[in-house]
Amino acid sequence: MDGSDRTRVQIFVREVCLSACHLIRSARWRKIISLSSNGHEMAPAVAAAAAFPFRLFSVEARRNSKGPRGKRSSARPLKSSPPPRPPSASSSIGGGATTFTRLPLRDAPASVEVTLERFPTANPEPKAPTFTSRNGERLGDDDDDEEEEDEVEFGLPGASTFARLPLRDSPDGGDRTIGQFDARAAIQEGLRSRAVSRQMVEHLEEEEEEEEEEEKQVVSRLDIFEGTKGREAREFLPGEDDDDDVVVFDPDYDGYSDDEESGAIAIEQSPQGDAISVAELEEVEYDDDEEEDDDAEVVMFHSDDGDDAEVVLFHSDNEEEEDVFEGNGDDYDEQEENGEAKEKGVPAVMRCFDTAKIFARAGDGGNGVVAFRREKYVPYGGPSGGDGGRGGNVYVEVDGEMNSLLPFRKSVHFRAGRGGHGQGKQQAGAKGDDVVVKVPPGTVVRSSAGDVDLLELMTPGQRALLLPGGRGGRGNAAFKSGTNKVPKIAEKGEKGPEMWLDLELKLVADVGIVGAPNAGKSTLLSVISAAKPTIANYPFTTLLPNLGVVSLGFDATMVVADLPGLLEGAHRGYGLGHEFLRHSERCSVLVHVVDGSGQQPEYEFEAVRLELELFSPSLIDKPYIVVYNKMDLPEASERWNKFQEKLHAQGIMPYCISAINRQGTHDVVNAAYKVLQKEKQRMKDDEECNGPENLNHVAETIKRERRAAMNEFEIFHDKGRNTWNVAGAGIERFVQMTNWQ
Ligand SMILES: Nc1nc2c(ncn2[C@@H]2O[C@H](COP(=O)(O)OP(=O)(O)OP(=O)(O)O)[C@@H](O)[C@H]2O)c(=O)[nH]1
Ligand SMILES: [Mg+2]
Repeated sequence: MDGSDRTRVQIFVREVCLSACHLIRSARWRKIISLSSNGHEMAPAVAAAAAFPFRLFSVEARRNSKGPRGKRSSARPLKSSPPPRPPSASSSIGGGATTFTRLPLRDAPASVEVTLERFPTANPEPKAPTFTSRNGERLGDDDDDEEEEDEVEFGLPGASTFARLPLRDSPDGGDRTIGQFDARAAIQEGLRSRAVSRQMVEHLEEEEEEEEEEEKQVVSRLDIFEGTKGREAREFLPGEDDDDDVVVFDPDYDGYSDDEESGAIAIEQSPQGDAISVAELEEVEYDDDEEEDDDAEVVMFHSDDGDDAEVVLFHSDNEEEEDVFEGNGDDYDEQEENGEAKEKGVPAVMRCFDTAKIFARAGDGGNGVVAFRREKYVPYGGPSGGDGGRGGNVYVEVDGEMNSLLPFRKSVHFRAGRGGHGQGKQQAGAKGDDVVVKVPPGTVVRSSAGDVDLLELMTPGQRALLLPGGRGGRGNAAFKSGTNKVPKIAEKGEKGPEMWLDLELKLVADVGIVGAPNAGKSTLLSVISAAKPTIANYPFTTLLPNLGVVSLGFDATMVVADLPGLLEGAHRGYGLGHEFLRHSERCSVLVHVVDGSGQQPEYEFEAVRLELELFSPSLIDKPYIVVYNKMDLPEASERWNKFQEKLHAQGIMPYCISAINRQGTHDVVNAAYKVLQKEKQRMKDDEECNGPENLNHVAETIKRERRAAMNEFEIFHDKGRNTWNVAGAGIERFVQMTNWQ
């Protein structure tokens, strides 16, 4: 292989993302060559990205107005290469962060500048560029390819590099290859390089197979360099010394050389003349599961003038990373809307998918049409335009098999189909397809806009019509009248209503055990049911509610939930309380566990009651029993009398138990069960009085609004713009459905 071609790398613009991913994933430049040449689809494969201490932190895409390739960047000397992004922009990304770039394919730019940068090191100032071979000779003058291939060290910590990538469909067409790290990389042009690249690919494909076998390697340093056999990475095992391989950069060297090594030099230098690519690695994982990692976030920026487009994909490895791009970003990350942002930083164990945000939209009605009957021997056949079909409805249905709102992380938008348009011969359009949003039992549906509770769906099979589809527009046949026998008007379909909805899953348990942290709630649940919650002598052992089934007899069972401990201020989000207080709303009966060994058990009890009340006044109205725990401890039994007296004064009969010894727990279970039965009976009576719950009330409200009379409107004057506004549901609907053309 000709040494002069060793610097040429094929990167198709469309595959920049993929290349970047592999660049970082594999820690071997050469992989880029092979993958992009193979024309793989772009994939945000970012596995093991953090292991590699280089990052591709931005792609700036600019339309190339210059056109022909004659003056393209690849022929430019290094010094005239575009300047790197200011360090300030990149330094905000913490170590371990990896950024990827995805180019917008539709408005693909004509050229792309890729910035590669090393992770911030202890010495962020770029060092004086140095670049020589290990023998002290300038690399460009060195004729011994074989030697260098093994020994040349590319760069210094803190250096950065650039690459200019031409557009695949750029006017200059032909050569899609580009020097990867600098303009000069592509000094040698033409078919020869492509042939070389192809060879490299073949060569590397072989090597890749070998590589797959090694799962994980620990190296202390990774040097990446070019050689006649393609790009190579040399790993230095911990302790391995390579001092004799120091390469010093000669700043006077201009890079224009017919020498075989010129390409290699170009690669090794950034526009500032910095050398690159000594990678300090703690641990490099070679993970070939490229499709697996989807954790990257995509942020897109499009400037108004359309000349600059910047699209950046973040690897979300590092929580501290910040936006480092400028741009007029209109797009935003939808996941953030879906509560994702909230969960950042929450330990995985606490991520229970019990809230979600979704968008629902009923289908628009189909348009009515203007048509006239035309038939032989039937002159003046009359209007025959059919009505549009009704838009699809949005239903919410309880699916007993679901137990979390996890599916709504992936699917956020629920749009019913639009009604078909009417047709001639008085044919009405088809109805739009309905959409059914399936939710687990215990889901509360709320409108995001007004934070209004819309629905509470408890039992499997319940189905509520949430958003009714828009009415189909009437065709001209419907407008026929004695005075207008040839109506040439038809209505447009009515727009389907839409709204953002907050879904919240509340635990469905009969009895909820509440109390301060470490009171012994989990212990109580563990002794009265078969549940095995974690019990430990520190606060907030329980992070997620635990459920247990307590059976008192053949068909007498109740579901008991052990909730995370409540702190003062829980209603404002202190401790874990806020996250889980809502679960206690779903319980019919509460069991307050009070830690008898605490300093002031009665104060503790009051504090928990107060938190419940502050969170939701409905909680305080629930029937409850009070359980004084840890009676086996002397300090608890000492305080019991005082506690009991205080509660008696309030008309409360507390129970004392020693959960750990199973003393008194049976009484507690019986008492809770009795209270529960009473409560259930009361709820049943309520339901009988009020009749079954009407679940379609949301849709009915919307329909009622739609029926608003046309003449119910308000007129007000906007002084600023000197306009008169007419506002009213009926008239707005009329305007929307009228075909003004
Ligand atoms: N001596 C004694 N210790 C008990 C009793 N009940 C619970 N404990 C101890 O109290 C500590 C806390 O118990 P947990 O059941 O984890 O308390 P919790 O209320 O669930 O605590 P969080 O989940 O952190 O809110 C554990 O070390 C238990 O062994 C009891 O009746 N007597
Ligand atoms: Mg617990």
